[in-house]
Amino acid sequence: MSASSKGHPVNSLAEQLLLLFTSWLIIQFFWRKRTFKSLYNIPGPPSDSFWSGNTNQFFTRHGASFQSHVAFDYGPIVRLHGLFGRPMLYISDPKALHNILVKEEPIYQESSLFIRLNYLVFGRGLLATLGEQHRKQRKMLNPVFSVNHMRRLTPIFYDIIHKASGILRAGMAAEVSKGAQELDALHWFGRAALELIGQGGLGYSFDPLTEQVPNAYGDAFKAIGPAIQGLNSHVRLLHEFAEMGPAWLRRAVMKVWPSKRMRDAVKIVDTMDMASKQVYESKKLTIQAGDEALLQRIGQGKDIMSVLMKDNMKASKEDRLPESEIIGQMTTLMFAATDTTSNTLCRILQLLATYPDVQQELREELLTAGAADNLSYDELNKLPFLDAVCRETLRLYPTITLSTRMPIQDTILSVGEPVNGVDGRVMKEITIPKGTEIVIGSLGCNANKEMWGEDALEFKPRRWIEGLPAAVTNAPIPGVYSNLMTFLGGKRACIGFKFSEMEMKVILSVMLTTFAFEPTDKPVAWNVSAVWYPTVGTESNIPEMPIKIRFLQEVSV
Ligand code: HEM
Repeated sequence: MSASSKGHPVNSLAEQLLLLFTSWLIIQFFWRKRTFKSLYNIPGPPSDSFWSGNTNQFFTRHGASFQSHVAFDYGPIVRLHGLFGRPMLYISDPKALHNILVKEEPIYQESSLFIRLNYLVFGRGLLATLGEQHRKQRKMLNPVFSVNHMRRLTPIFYDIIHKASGILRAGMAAEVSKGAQELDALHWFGRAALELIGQGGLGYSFDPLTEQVPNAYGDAFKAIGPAIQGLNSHVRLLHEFAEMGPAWLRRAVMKVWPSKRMRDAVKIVDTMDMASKQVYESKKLTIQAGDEALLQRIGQGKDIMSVLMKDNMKASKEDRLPESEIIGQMTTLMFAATDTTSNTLCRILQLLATYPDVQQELREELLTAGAADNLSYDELNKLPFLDAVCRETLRLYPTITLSTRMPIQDTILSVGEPVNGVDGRVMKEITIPKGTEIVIGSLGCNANKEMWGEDALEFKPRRWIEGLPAAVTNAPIPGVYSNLMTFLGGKRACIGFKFSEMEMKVILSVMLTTFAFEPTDKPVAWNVSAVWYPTVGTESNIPEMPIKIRFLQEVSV
């Protein structure tokens, strides 16, 4: 039996643990108050809970409206409460974002949780490396994402999209008398996006797009996002041990981890890894057999990985990437390319169905340009309204809103628009303590009224044709893609944004010259996740996006 400082008996282990935990919390509370003192003067929403702060409002699946509230109601620098009241920042000020992602990028790094989790799931690809190793990988990969390479990939994209639209046409022809028919756009775009990155990225076919054929590799990529979602607390605990002991021991621990969800995730990761290795080995043999052999393969050796592997073989010793990192890139690319683009396409289709005048204007532009006969990459890129519809959707609905950075040292961040402190002080710079989690405010930067005008929150593709406000064009927005933060900016910006843009444009050009789209009565809800996804209603766990579709001949063009 032990005694507390006041002399009352503390008679059980549970009570002792509680005492210890309470003391730890009190120490943490005062330590945080002192360490993060500089951040408490920044305005932001009140904490929702002592334990979880605002995290259960912001990072939750149902966080869409809270994220908008944070993005638009407190100014461009917002203080949030993290776990146990630890302050976090949401930053959408363009100058501050430029400092974080470009000018002072070495200070503001991806969190170790992000890097370790990505390493465990995808291997040592771009999403799991930092500093020099990341720079070396980007240098090797940049050329295969160039415009020239995209031009070479465009015909492969058309083949795939025509196949997908062909099955839709055949399916609908059987029931054409019923008029507009409902289909799950996410299912179709998901299949198409996987096949596009499969053939264009890996030179590998997942899906013949004729009938539903099971493919464990493809299924693993579709399953990994939802599998990781919901493992947040396990992942935070595991990441503490991610580099402890030999790899075989960590693997053995994961296999007996007391959570079925976690064990399922491990199986999915194993499937992705094994299949990536197989694709890699077979590609290596083909490359060694010479160009003639490559020509016989899917994608005729034009796919990203074939080109990368050939370049890597020719590269100098310092620049060459080890095999494990090439395999890591394959898994990373497959993941990064699939849901991002298909979910954005669903958003575009939903908007086109909601705004029939925009849909019609886009269709007219496509038909006039001859899109029914496969426009080239350059021809597609010259269509102003197609471009405007894509940009406007990406502006209002960035599909990734949980990207964070963390300073590795105490630092001072200068901001464009001074921050009005809670105590009335005006701040032109903010002292940010080491380890402060910073959410990159893509939505806030893409759509705040001070920069974009009073109609900032309206879907108006024409704004891109009529000219953006000077407040936008003069702002130092660091986005890699046209004044937008959707693909981020700086050294870790999305490497695949041109691939994604082309994919969207090819799909829209084929779909809109064949079909017309209308909304359904079903309530489509958009859920926050690593990549936002649609469901029917807010409670369903099934990602889907019902939409009504009819043959174009039935509607007047
Ligand atoms: C609408 C579609 C897409 C959006 C909105 C998007 C957005 C993003 C964002 C925001 C990041 C930065 C993540 C972070 O650091 O927290 C990123 C990184 C990345 N994206 Fe995309 N992406 C899209 C499509 C694609 C496609 C099609 C590919 C590949 C073909 C791709 C490959 C990658 C890769 C490899 C990275 C990691 C880059 C690095 O760390 O150097 N993405 N993407």
